[in-house]
Amino acid sequence: MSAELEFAPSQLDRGARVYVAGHRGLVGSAIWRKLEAEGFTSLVGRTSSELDLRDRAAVFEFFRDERPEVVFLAAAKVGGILANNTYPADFLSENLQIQLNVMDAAVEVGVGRLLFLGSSCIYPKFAPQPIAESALLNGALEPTNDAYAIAKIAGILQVQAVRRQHGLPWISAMPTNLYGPGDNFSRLGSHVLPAMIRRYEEARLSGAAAVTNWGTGGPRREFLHVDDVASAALHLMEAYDGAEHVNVGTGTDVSIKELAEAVAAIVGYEGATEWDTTKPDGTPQKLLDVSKLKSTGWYPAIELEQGLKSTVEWFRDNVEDLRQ
Ligand SMILES: NC(=O)C1=CN([C@@H]2O[C@H](COP(=O)(O)OP(=O)(O)OC[C@H]3O[C@@H](n4cnc5c(N)ncnc54)[C@H](OP(=O)(O)O)[C@@H]3O)[C@@H](O)[C@H]2O)C=CC1
Ligand SMILES: C[C@H]1O[C@H](OP(=O)(O)OP(=O)(O)OC[C@H]2O[C@@H](n3cnc4c(=O)[nH]c(N)nc43)[C@H](O)[C@@H]2O)[C@@H](O)[C@@H](O)C1=O
Repeated sequence: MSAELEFAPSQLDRGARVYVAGHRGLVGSAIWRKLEAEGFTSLVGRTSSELDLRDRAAVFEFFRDERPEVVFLAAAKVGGILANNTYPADFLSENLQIQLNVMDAAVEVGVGRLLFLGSSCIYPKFAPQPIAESALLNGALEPTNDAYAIAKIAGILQVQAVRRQHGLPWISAMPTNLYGPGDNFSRLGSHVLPAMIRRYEEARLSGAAAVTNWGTGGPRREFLHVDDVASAALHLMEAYDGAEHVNVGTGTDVSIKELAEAVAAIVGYEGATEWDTTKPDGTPQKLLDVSKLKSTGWYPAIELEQGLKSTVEWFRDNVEDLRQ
């Protein structure tokens, strides 16, 4: 019998040394908040300036010194459709380096539980909807994010290889498009939801007659609040042990046009919306099949409208020094 079949997922020890890689990012900071709220007492985090995860020697030294027992791997080079399309070499190379270094060092010190976070962009561009985990590698990728997707697919394979070769019960989760407090609200590098919050809020404040979003507005996306993904991440670490990755989403999607209408209404912008069709649409639809996640007993708690309202409030209260 393989070691992985002997592992029974169970509640993590609240005193375990837990390393959250990327603990200041959108997802990592939400995981950190969740772990603190759940009573974890020995959390470890490093900013990228304290520990550049592309620096292999430094990563090994960190793991040898800190000896984490649990790792949430939420550090990555992340961006929206334009950033992915413009800098594919960086997205491929930096993500491969970060993943390889963290997971290789985690093998060396025998990290008992590790969660690797990928993204729903790993699936084929024209995958049947909703997209089941089994759709992986069954078709060509969306060209605007193929480099990032290949790096994330390599991460899934690394987790599976470590399970087979070393018997460590590591797992992978593939979240859908995420949003919430702490997001990247930059004009060119961000995902659609923070981009729209910023754009409609600026238009409301300046009294602009129209705002212009990217693409046709036709693509459909599924949005999950980051506090929900943090809750799912801890849940999976305590309830799931399998080689196959697990989709994390809501099971509901909206068109980008519908999203724009919702953001404009919540922000209170009453002008017109136009579409710049010279910008890419990307994948026509990304809606995850979340039946596997639900079978483990986890469901999202934050409705999109509620999450949008609180994120707009967070933006108004917190974002002054916007990343350009
Ligand atoms: N945002 C989304 O919509 C989605 C995200 N995901 C996944 O969630 C994970 C986290 O994404 P998200 O939180 O949105 O991204 P963010 O950009 O908000 O955060 C990324 C984090 O990674 C850290 N990081 C990046 N490069 C390095 C490096 N070279 N060395 C050390 N740390 C580094 C950053 O550290 P610092 O702040 O210190 O610079 C930052 O904290 C990723 O794996 C992503 O694929 C999956 C689906 C959707
Ligand atoms: C999470 C995911 O994120 C990326 O993929 P994406 O799902 O296409 O995400 P996006 O949020 O950037 O765009 C969604 C849709 O929205 C439209 N859109 C309109 N106006 C703006 C806008 O102003 N900014 C952006 N970014 N998009 C806009 C845009 O044209 C597209 O049709 C990948 O990098 C991929 O790597 C990945 O993992």
